[in-house]
Amino acid sequence: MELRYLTAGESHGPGLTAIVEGLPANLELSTDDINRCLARRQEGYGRGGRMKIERDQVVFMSGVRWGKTLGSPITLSIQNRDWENWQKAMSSQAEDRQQGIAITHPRPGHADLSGVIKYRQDDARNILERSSARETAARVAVGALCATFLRSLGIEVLGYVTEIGGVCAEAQIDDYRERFERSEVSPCRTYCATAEQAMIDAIDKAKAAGDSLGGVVEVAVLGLPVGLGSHVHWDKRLDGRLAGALMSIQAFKGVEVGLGFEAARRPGSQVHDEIVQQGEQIRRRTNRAGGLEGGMTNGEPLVVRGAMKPIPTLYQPLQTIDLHTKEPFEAVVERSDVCAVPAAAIVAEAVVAIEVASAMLQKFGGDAMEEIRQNLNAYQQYVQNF
Ligand SMILES: Cc1cc2nc3c(=O)[nH]c(=O)nc-3n(C[C@H](O)[C@H](O)[C@H](O)COP(=O)(O)O)c2cc1C
Ligand SMILES: C=C(O[C@@H]1CC(C(=O)O)=C[C@@H](OP(=O)(O)O)[C@H]1O)C(=O)O
Repeated sequence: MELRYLTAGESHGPGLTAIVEGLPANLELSTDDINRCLARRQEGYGRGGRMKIERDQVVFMSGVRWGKTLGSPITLSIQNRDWENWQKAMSSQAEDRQQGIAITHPRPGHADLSGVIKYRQDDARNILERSSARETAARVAVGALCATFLRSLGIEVLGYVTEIGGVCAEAQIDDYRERFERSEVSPCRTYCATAEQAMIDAIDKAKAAGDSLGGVVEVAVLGLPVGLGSHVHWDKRLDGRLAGALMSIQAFKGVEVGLGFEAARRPGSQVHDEIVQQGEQIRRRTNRAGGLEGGMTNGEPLVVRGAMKPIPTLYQPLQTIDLHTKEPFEAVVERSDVCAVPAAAIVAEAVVAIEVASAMLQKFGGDAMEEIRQNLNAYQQYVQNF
C-alpha cells in the first residue's frame, strides 16, 4: 500500500489542485480540520500583502462522501482569490496576451534565471508562478488529510519555530502543545514568549531595512509505533524520506534528525541513547536520535528540523542583469514576505505527516480504516509482549 500525491496550479492562476491516492476507506474527515491547517499556514508574523487577500479553504472534488473517504482518489481544490486581479496576465487564451509586462530582471536566490534558461522562456513569470511557495497551500491540505488519518490512530504531528534570524528558542514541545490545544498559538508559532518578542523585533528590523530573514523549524511526531520505515534498502529508510520531503519545501537548505549536525561534534557516549526497561515498556534514557535508528522509528518521539534561508525577494533589491541586454539592473520586486518561517513550520508539519502516513500505510496497510486498526492493534499487542 503506497500513498501518492500530485499538486498543480500557478500562484496567480485560478487555484490549486491536489490528488491523493492510497488513503483507506472509512476515514472520517472534516473540511473544518483541513481549513484550520490552511489558516495556520496563513497566520504567521512577517508575511506580505498576499495573505490579506487569500482565505484558503478546501473543496473536495472526489473521494469523500458524507464525511468519510471512499478509498478512491481524493481531489482537493483551493481557490486563489488573487486570481481576480490577474485574469488577463494569467489567461490561458492567446488573444489575452499583453505586451510589456514580462519580468526580465531575475531575482538572485529564486528560480527565475535557471528556470528561464532551462524552459526557454523570455518572461520569468512563466517560472515564478510555479516555483512560488503558493504551492505549499496544496501540500498543507494533503498533510492535513494525512494528519487526520494519523490522529485517528493515536499519532500527533506538531510543527513549530525554534529560530528566526539567529534568535533561538529552547525546545519545549509540551508547552507548545498545551498552548496549541488551547488555541493560543502565537504569531511566531514558538513556545518561548521572550524569544518570540525578539523574533518579532528582528523581523520588523529586517523589514525596515528592506531585507529578509530565515530560520529553523522543528516537527515532533508523538505516539508512533516501533518499526516504521526500514533498514533493508536506501529508499525505505524513513530518515531519508523525511529529509527529502523537508528539503523539497521552497527555501529549505538543511535538515537535521535528532541532534543532527551536533552529533558530529560529540563522542559516541554523548550521542547514543541508552536502552532501559521501564515497567512494561522498552524506552531510551534520552532521545538524541530523534526517534529514528537504522531508518526505523524506535518508539520515542520523532524529532526533525529544517533550516529555511531568507526570502529571496528583497525590497532593497540585489544586483542582477536584464535577460535580453545582459546590462546590470536591480532585481524585480512586486510584493513579498519578509519572513515566512512561521508559515514554513506548518508546511514542514504537513510534509512530515505525509511521509509518516505513507510509512504507516506501508506497514499496516488495508483498504479500510477497520483493517488498518486491526493490523496496528495486533502489532502493538506483539510489541507490548516482546
Ligand atoms: C511559506 C513560504 C513563503 C515564501 N514566500 C516568499 C516570498 O514572498 N517571496 C520570495 O521571494 N520567496 C518566498 N519564498 C521562498 C521561495 O519560494 C523560494 O526561495 C524559491 O522558490 C526558490 O527555491 P529555493 O530557495 O529552494 O532555491 C517562500 C517560501 C515559503 C516556504
Ligand atoms: C502566495 C503565497 O506565498 C507567496 C510565495 C512567494 C514565493 O515566491 O514563493 C511569493 C509571494 O507571492 P505574491 O507575489 O503573490 O505575494 C508569497 O505571497 C502563499 O503562501 O500562499
